[in-house]
Amino acid sequence: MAAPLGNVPDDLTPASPDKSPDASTPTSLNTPDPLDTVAPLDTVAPLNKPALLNAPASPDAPPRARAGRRWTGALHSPLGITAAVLLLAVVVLAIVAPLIWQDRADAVNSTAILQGPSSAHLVGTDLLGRDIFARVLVATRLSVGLALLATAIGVTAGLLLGTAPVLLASSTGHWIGRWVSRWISAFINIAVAFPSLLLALFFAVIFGVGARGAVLAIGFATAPGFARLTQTMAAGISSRDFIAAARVAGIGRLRILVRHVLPNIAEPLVVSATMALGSALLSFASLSFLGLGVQAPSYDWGRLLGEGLAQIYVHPAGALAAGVAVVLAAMAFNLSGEAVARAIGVRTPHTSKQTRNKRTRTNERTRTTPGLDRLPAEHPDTEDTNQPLLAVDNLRVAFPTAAGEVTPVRGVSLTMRPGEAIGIVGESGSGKSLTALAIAQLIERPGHAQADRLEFLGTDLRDDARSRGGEQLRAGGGLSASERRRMLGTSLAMVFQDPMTSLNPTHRVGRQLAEVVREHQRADRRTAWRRAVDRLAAVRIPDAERRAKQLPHEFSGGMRQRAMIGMGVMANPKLIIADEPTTALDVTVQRQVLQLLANIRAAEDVGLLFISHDVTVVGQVCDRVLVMYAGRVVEDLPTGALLHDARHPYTRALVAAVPDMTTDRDAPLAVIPGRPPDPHDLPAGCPYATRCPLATEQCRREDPPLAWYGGGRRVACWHADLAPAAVPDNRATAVPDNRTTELDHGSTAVPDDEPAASLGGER
Ligand SMILES: Nc1ncnc2c1ncn2[C@@H]1O[C@H](COP(=O)(O)OP(=O)(O)OP(=O)(O)O)[C@@H](O)[C@H]1O
Repeated sequence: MAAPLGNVPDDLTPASPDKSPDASTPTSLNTPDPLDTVAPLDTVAPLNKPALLNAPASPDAPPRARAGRRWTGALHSPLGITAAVLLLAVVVLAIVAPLIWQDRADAVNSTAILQGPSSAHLVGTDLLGRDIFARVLVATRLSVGLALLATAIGVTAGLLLGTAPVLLASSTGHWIGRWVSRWISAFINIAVAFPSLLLALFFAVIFGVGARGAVLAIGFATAPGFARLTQTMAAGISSRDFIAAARVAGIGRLRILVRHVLPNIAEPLVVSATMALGSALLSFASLSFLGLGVQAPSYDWGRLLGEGLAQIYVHPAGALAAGVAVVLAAMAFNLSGEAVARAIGVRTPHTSKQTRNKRTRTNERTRTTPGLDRLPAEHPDTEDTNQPLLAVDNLRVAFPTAAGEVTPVRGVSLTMRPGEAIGIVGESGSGKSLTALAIAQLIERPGHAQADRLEFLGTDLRDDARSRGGEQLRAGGGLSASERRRMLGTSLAMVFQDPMTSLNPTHRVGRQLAEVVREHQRADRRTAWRRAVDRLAAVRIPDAERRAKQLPHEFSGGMRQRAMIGMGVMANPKLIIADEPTTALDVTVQRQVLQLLANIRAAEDVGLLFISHDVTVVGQVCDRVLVMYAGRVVEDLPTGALLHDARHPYTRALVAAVPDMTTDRDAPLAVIPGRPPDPHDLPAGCPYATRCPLATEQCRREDPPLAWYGGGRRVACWHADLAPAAVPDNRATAVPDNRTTELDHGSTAVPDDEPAASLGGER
């Protein structure tokens, strides 16, 4: 049986607002610490809500109620009222005007030709004595209908063009996909350079004179602008951590687009579509006015404008009536777009039948459900204890530049055993994140990763392995691309730095967790949801059933990060890559997250690749530490040796630069002189030489290899023996390796009253 994930005492658990007894309890960790007396998590200032949530809403209100309030608020504003009245008028007229006034509009009266406004004819008559006002009203249906059709074509084409690069340009995609995507982007760039009316005229000539040609012309003229907007916003969203998390979870590109990207850009797209409708009305009027649109005997506002213009000096009201109609209808659509944008704010999660039935709150702690705990894992059998969990040899990550290529990761090698925790430390820009991203197959084009060996659970992850023939691939223990995706999705979890961007802001937290098992284990909705709630409880989210129905902004930062970890363990991973998971958190919450990761490791025997710039944090959770500098590993050592027995001058300087409780406060803080080299302009020899007190001519000439040193260490330094004397650490030797004192590693000493929430459940 898996050890329960119960090492975090209940008083560490952030209290939910409605659990008042917990709310007054100070947080505490397993060892006494002054930090233990800080306020509970939920007393921390609320985190940013999405800026467009206009109506104030109680955090506990169900999402549906909040959405309802936003719509009500938007509709009761002057903007909403004006938009609603105008839109209603346009819609009603489009439906009823031809039914009521068609005969009057078509009735020729040779005795009333070109009359001015009168009680019989409100805006006068035309050349055939027909009532202009009735004709304007009747023309509403055709004008609006054709504009709607053209907009629908434009929006659909724009969406397809705008999202195609997102779908096709993935680093994992085929070169044809990337090539097509580049051409589409180039086409959009050229097309948006032309005014849309000019494009419409151009297409009108191509498609021919008449209503059908005009609809197509305006539709295609609308598409590039819409495509550009979609492409820009989709690209922005695609770089967010929750998209990377979804990709790590193995969710397909189309599904990511539909479920994660489009909902997050829906609001500006809706506004833009309604604006496009207004523009289409004007464009249609223009084409018909020029004789390229609707042809006689049909008529729309553009044609009426054209007919009226000839008599504008005789009676201007007749010419202006159609113009006023165009302006009012365009205003109706534009204002409606604005009002809808305000009302939507953030797209409300749609409420499933299941959750509608479960709307009642429960404070009961979620129990693990037999059969839910361990859904069938997709990863290959890992019982072979000799097989490393992760084997990386000579990993390089490069990006093309104007001057050639830059290689920020230059030959990283590491081997991780199942259940091992390896930390990667180094200053900003040393290549830590890129190393992790390359392992998780998340390097985006035009960047590319190469390695002599990149194996996870015995599977070759390298790009060139993919392109090998099937037989060869299988012979090398390879999987097909989709098998590999599924294997990565279930066996590898990624936790990112910023918990705010790691979760999709438009989906309920529980739904996002459930998606992982829905995708990989084809679990039904109910099972997936129950497992999501179970995982949230396992990562100590209080009142998990209720919290699962909330949106990410309703969580505190620490809860969001724990929810991300919960998402990572939805599919029983074998490796968690945590890229600075605690940097954005305050120190108390940071310790909770570290404790949680330590517990998961112990309970599940999960490998952990922990990236941080903070050597002390890495020392608390890891067995081994890799120190990176300028894209290379310069030292690889056991955590126990980190504080006092590191052999690379850079590692020692990093440790010395972290003040602790024993640091002499009167002495100046230790700093590492100089700056890391620019990856675009690496010096010859050892890249640390310019900052190193031990640097010699040999260092400036030859880059030292990462060689075994003894004591289970690898060091890349010509003077490793001299480093301890040359770079003394500033820590009192009485301070023990705090790895075992600050975090309870793998202790299964769970308090008796701990609930039975566990990550693994029965095995
Ligand atoms: N897409 C990219 N294109 C070009 N260069 C990049 C790209 N991404 C990262 N780099 C460069 O690669 C180097 C290493 O970046 P990386 O993000 O791995 O550093 P890091 O050690 O994780 O730093 P930090 O701790 O600040 O996150 C940096 O110099 C960075 O500018």
